[in-house]
Order: sequence, then structure tokens, then C-alpha cells
Amino acid sequence: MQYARQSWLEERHSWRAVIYLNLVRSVNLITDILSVELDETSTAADGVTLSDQHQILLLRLSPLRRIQASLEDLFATGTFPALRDDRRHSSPLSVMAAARIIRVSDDMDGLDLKPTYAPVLQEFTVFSNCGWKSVLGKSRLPEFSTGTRSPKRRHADPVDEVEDLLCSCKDDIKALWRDLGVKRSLAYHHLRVEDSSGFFLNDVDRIVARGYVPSDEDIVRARLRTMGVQEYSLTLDRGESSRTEWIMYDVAGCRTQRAAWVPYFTDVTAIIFVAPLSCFDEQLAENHRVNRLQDSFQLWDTICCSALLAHVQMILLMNKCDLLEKKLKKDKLRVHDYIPEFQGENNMKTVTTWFHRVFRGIFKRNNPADRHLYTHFTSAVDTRATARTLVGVQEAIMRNHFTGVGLV
Ligand SMILES: Nc1nc2c(ncn2[C@@H]2O[C@H](COP(=O)(O)OP(=O)(O)OP(=O)(O)O)[C@@H](O)[C@H]2O)c(=O)[nH]1
Ligand SMILES: [Mg+2]
Repeated sequence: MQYARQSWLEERHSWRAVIYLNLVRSVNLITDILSVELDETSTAADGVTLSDQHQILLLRLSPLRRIQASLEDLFATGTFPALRDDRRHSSPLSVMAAARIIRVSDDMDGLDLKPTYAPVLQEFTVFSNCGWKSVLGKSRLPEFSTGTRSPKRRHADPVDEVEDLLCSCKDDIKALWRDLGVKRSLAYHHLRVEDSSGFFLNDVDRIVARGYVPSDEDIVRARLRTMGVQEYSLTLDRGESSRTEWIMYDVAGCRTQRAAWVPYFTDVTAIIFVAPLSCFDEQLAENHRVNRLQDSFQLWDTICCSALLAHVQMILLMNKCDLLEKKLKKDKLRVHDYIPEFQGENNMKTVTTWFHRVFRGIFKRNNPADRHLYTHFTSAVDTRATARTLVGVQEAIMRNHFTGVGLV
């Protein structure tokens, strides 16, 4: 983004709706938990005192359910249902039943059947072919391209309506997030919303404000799960003398999407494979038996040995290093418990060196054409460091490309 400034500025506007959706979904998840607790006093969290004040808070925050539904409609279909009348009709309690399940303990002997709730935020997914960016871009006004926005403009854009409604709920959102009963309730359910991607509840003062324009960091931290292949056209502009047009395809990583990649492999200069290292303790959403990192190793193996890619530049970004470090240091998770082949000391240096060795080993085993592999450790949320990495990546791609066509 640092070096494709114009494309980035043009995209910035579309992301305001994504960030609002992220925020609203976090609030609605918390109010889901809270309203079940209020409803079912028998299973209320230990030591949590929930009162009528909480009921009132839930009612006051009920418009956020309609905001969520309208924004999700906007992303899915490009139409935006009216928000205005909703304050009178929606009730958080009516939406709650869905959050409740029975969680069965692993030993399955049936003795430990404890009714509880599934504090899980189902991911919202958009399909790349619905053109959500162009939908949101339609009402873009010129001032967006400069990264500022007039706070006076009213409802030229449906997302302004969301902004207004959110502003009217701002104090309640803040009250919910700092409430002690709510905190205890979330802890009881082992729900750490602050650790999930797309978390903005600590930024309400800045984000829920008239005239808000997402910062680069906000956009990098935002979460919108995409399905299908997204195409980005970028002009990398590092001064007048150095402008390069790139077309970048972002292919979604989930298993059901992988068959769709093949057509893109036939005419490609480079593959940037982004492997999130922090997911060593997670399973695939699509198959709970498969460890996410093991899946990345497997996928990397498939990519490296693809005949279509035998002469393509390979770049491996080992990403989410900040989250990996947190899991090792703060959460004290042991890599060996999830990946038994790892036998070393459970610290950042040993773990990352080992992961690197595995990826490199897979590459070497499947490298008939003697390609060079560029590897980098990244934390995408550190936008400055990532920008420096991407400059290196760009240079490597160019060098390889021009060598390939005989210009170097
Ligand atoms: N802390 C941290 N968060 C990251 C990092 N990289 C990505 N994220 C967050 O992780 C979420 C997912 O990022 P994406 O780039 O959409 O990941 P993806 O692999 O394309 O995911 P799919 O679209 O589901 O295939 C976003 O909310 C990002 O902000 C990182 O290095 N560190
Ligand atoms: Mg993606």
C-alpha cells in the first residue's frame, strides 16, 4: 500500500463499511452472550451480577442488529435495506436462541454434558464476484481520494446512515465494553474478542465519529473473509521513473476454493504464498481434524511441485509472527503439543527456524527447474515493515522476470 498509493487511496472508502461491520459484529456477539445470561439465570456465569441496567443496555444497542443485517446485505447483494424504522422493532432477545448449543466434552461418556453456549463468531464471507468494492465505491466523493472527508455531508452514501446510527449508540457501546459484569461473563465463556481479527472495540472514540476515514492500520486489521479469486490492479509508483503495472490475484486459501486457482497458474510471473505461522494450534474450519499449519505445509508442497509453476518465481511470506510470539510467550502454548515432529525449545527463534526449515525442505524436494526461493518473516499489521518486505519482493519478482525474458 505504501508503494501503490493511488490504488490504496481509492480503496480506502470501501473499507469504512467493513470496519463498521467488524465493530458491530463484535458488539452483537457480546450482547448475544449477555442476553442468554440474563435469560437463563440458572447458567449465569459465576460471580457475575447482571442487572436491569444490562437489559436496558441491550435494548439500547438493539439497532446494531439491523445495522449488521443491512451491511451484510450490502456486501452480499449491493442493496442496502433501510435502517431508520428499525429502532422500534428489533430486540436482541429475539435473535438470541441461535447462540445456544450443548457442548459435549471430549471423553464422550455422557457424564459431563454441561449446557453452555457457543461463543463463536461465525465468519461473514463475501464472494469476490459480487463486486462489493464497486458497490461501495459508487457513492465515493472526491475528498475520499485525499484521505479526508467532510463531516457535514449527509447520507450521500448509505454507510453515512450507519455512521449516524453508530454515533447515537457510541456511549452505549463504550459502556458495554468497559462493564465489569460483561467482562466477567466473557471470561467465563473463554471468549477473548480482543484476540480475534477485526477487533475495533478499543478504538470506538476514533472510529465511531462523524467524518471517520479508515487509517492504513485500520484497513490492515479489518477482517472480511472472501471466497473466490479477487483481482487487484496495482500501479507501484516509486517516483516518476519507476512505475510498474501489476495485476495481482488473491486466491482464497480455504480447501473448497483451491480448484479455482488452476486457470490462474498458466500465465503468472510469481506466486506469493502467505503462510500464517501462528495457526499451529488451530484446525481448518472446513475440517476439524486437520491442523492449519500442517495444511499449509501440504499446500506448499502441492504448489511447489505443480508442473504449471515449474518456472514461476516463488516467494514465501511466513506471516502472523506477532501472533505466534504472543501464543508462545503470553499464552505459553507448546508447539510440540500440536505438531509432534517439532522437538526443539519452545521459543520464537527455534520455532521460526524450524518452520522455515520445513518450508524450505519441501521446496528443495520439489524444485526441478532450480528456482530461487525468497522467504520472509512478516507481521502484516506492522505496515511499515511489511512495506519494506514488499519492496524486496517486488525487486525479486522484477529481477527474475527480466532475467527470464533475457533483459538482464
Ligand atoms: N496480528 C496479525 N493479524 C494479521 C496478520 N496478517 C493478517 N492478519 C489479520 O488476519 C485477518 C485475515 O487476513 P486476510 O489477509 O484476510 O487472510 P486470508 O488468508 O486472506 O484469509 P481468507 O480471506 O479467509 O482466505 C485480517 O483481519 C488481518 O488483519 C498478521 O501478521 N498479524
Ligand atoms: Mg483473503
